[in-house]
Amino acid sequence: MLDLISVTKTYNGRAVLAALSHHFPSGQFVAIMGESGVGKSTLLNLIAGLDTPDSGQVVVDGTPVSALGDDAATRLRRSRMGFVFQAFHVLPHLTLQQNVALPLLLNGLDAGAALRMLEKVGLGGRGGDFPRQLSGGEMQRVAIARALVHKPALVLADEPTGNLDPDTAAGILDLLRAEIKASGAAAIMVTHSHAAAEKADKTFVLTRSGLTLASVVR
Ligand SMILES: Nc1ncnc2c1ncn2[C@@H]1O[C@H](COP(=O)(O)OP(=O)(O)OP(=O)(O)O)[C@@H](O)[C@H]1O
Repeated sequence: MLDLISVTKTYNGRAVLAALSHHFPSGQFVAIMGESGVGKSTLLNLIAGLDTPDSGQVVVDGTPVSALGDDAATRLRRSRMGFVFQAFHVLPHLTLQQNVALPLLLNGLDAGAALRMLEKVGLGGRGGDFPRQLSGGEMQRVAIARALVHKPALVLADEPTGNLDPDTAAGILDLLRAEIKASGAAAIMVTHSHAAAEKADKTFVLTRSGLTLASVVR
């Protein structure tokens, strides 16, 4: 589903990612851990096409993202990817239903799936509420609903349960996992939390020498 082919990214003369190659298959939920500053967010941004590698290729579903222009990269991101990122946070002036419907409308799809998705994440009946009326855990459930509602082939999550208490975090990750498994998407979650990583199928550690398999849970 996703291939990294000798991806290199350098900042200020320092190679953050050096000739990184990896294959991420559909249907697999992968966690990526690693020391602060090692390049995990950089990697997610490159995969999302929000940044471009200095050399090498990011290939999503056979399409080299890095070779696309801005408009085509945006279209690919909208249609094939779902994000649980801080930067893609729930929009405060839209209701929950409108927030979750956004990816559907942007892709010309029927917005009806938004309410069904809210029900799936345990927020049925709250579609008319605004984000300020939600707890942190509920907000993350909305973010997950919005990331998955258009059935993306690739789900990218950056610390999806960063600010949540352990029980709420576990519930959110179970939900994320269930939805990913039901849709068959490939999913990559960057996290510092070992408890979060245990919800993934496999955990890799990113170091200067690349991605190393740390554990296989399932
Ligand atoms: N736009 C940028 N300009 C210059 N340097 C950058 C830029 N973005 C990232 N870096 C540098 O690249 C390195 C990797 O950063 P990145 O945010 O990917 O790390 P990370 O593994 O996600 O860290 P953390 O776990 O702390 O979030 C850091 O040294 C950072 O300072």
